[in-house]
Amino acid sequence: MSDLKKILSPSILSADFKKLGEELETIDKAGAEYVHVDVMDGLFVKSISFGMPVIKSARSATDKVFDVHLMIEEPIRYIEDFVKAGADIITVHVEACKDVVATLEKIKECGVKAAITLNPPTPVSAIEPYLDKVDMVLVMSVNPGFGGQKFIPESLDKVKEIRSLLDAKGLDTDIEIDGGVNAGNLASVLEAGANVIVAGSAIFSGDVADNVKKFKEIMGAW
Ligand SMILES: O=C(CO)[C@H](O)[C@H](O)COP(=O)(O)O
Ligand SMILES: [Co+2]
Repeated sequence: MSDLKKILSPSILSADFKKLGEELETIDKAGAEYVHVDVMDGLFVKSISFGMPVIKSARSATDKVFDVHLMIEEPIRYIEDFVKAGADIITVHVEACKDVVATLEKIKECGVKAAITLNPPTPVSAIEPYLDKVDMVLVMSVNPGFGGQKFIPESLDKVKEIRSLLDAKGLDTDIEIDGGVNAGNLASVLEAGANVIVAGSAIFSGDVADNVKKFKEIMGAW
């Protein structure tokens, strides 16, 4: 298991938006290191979620790292806007970029971390050319577009494959996993080599602080 820092990134897609500020303070105080922000455009994925205004107002509630997951067509068009709104990491889908290198370079030019992600049907070979250009790789363990879906177990093989590719290249790049992660499958995700954990419905249901602490406890054992 890589000795990379284990990081929890709760996805606010499943938060109670009537009290988003409170929810952010809760996950902040309970020890989450990142806030995962799922931006959906209704084109690349069926759903439309939220954009810059929500990020701007959420930014005032916490200074945790904003881990922005762009599920949008041709994201290069909006990188500057999301950086201005408060993004610290911007993840783009390899399937959504006409020019992946130009998009990743644009993110880095704007002074924030760049990450690439791939959908469950997309092979690892699709992102291999970009591994040395990113600060993080996000492995989708659900088909993007909705929170609360079931974890796709084959994603673990993808995490292992990417981790060994990174090791072979001497890169200690973070691997983030996103979709259907819960306290029950978390250990298998960590064992496969993911070190940044996105969880939405498993965190923002029931007692949020307790859920964060439970995840942190399991992550602390790795
Ligand atoms: O990118 C996403 C969906 O496209 C979400 O980040 C992901 O689904 C997290 O929510 P959950 O933990 O409930 O699956
Ligand atoms: Co996401």
